[in-house]
Amino acid sequence: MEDSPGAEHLAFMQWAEGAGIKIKGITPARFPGRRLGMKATRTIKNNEIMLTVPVNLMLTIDSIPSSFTSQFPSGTSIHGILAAFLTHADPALLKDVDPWRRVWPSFDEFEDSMPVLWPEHLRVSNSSYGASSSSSSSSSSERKVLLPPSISGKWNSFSKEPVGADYETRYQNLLSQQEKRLQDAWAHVVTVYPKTEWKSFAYYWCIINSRSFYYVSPGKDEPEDWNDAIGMVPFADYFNHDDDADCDVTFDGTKYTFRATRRYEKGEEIFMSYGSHSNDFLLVEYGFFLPTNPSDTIYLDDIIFQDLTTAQKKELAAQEIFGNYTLPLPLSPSPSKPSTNSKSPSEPPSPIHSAATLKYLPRRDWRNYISGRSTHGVDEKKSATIIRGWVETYLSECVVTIGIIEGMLDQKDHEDGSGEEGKIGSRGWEREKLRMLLERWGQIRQLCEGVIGGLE
Ligand SMILES: C[S@@+](CC[C@H](N)C(=O)[O-])C[C@H]1O[C@@H](n2cnc3c(N)ncnc32)[C@H](O)[C@@H]1O
Repeated sequence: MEDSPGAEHLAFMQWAEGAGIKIKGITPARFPGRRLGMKATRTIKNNEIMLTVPVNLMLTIDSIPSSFTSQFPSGTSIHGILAAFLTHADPALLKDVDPWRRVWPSFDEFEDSMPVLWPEHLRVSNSSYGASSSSSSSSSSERKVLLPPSISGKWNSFSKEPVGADYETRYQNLLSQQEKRLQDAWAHVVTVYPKTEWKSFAYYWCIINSRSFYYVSPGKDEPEDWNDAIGMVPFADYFNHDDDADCDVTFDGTKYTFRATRRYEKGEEIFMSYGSHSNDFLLVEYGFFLPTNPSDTIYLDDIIFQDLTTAQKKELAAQEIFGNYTLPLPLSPSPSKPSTNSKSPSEPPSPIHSAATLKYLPRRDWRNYISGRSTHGVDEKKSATIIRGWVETYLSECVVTIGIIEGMLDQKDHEDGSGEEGKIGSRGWEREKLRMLLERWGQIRQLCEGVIGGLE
């Protein structure tokens, strides 16, 4: 078979069907740039169920023996325990999932794609675990940042001021958040298994990070950390991500079901959605980003914070609109529909419009505005000018960083010597990563320019 996924994948599919997974009209197949994915083997009708996976085949915190889970100190993440299980469990137990494990990507594939495993100079960030931590040499502060600010938490064109208020965000400082999760899990696991090999643990941690589904133990509340609402679903982890995938995914407590929400022709790739994620989030969590992504956005938090007084930041925090300032798309002040007339009070403005109007409205008017009671004093032109200024700051960062990356690429082109091309860490590999980062920065520039054009 010309596009056969390979013997280990066919063996796993057989194992899956034998174990009770129902596979209808789909098969794993190779797709350039995405490794494996799910392909229609025939026409699939709208509404047809393509896959069901019973819960008893899932790898979750409930499916591993309590004699194993109970060894870990309280505070160990579920993610960490699952990774420890795959690293250390009795081989007899793991034998059950051997056909599944054989189809997973290799450590090299993670090292290639996941920024958390890249060489230090490519992953400069504000992580206290990484190369740019305060414990490392002073040169770290001069290091150029190549990853986008949502990922790195750093900027080349200005230095960040301390925020000056409690600030929690799921979508900023992505790399340092991820490193913290990985390092905390590691620290807990080595208290039980001191001889754990870092590479094996990090490998399984990445496997779980990139292949898990949403799962909360029956009868339990959602975990405090949403990253711990996870479980591995065999075979379903072949689905690649698209933002608006035509595949409905449900879990009813006994099985995961995947249903087509349009007709597919034979040979088409079937995607599912991992969630409405920005490209920066996808790059950190999954090691790829999409060429076209309706959920892509950037965050202006760092820029806005340095443009506000401490009192203004406190006011925003008190109103619970502190941070997560995504680009104003659509350009209207209200998050879902434009507020066309000031007589009929409308929905509250988007967070970014709330921050912009705070800069010029008297406090009382501003509070009325953000609660949707009145638009008295709101001057759309003034707001647009403020927001445009913020986006222009982001655009300057794009120009600076694109220049840095192009300079590095130029230098690489002039360095002589060859060999080891493509090998992780080699010049060829690094060139490929720099080009990939350049592509991401190009997307960010387009996002900024689109908004600036729309605000003119
Ligand atoms: C759940 S797995 C999907 C199956 C995976 N492609 C494989 O070969 O095993 C998630 C991983 O697939 C890759 N992936 C998913 N969606 C992708 C996409 N749209 N483009 C490129 N890679 C994608 C990423 O490496 C991601 O970490």
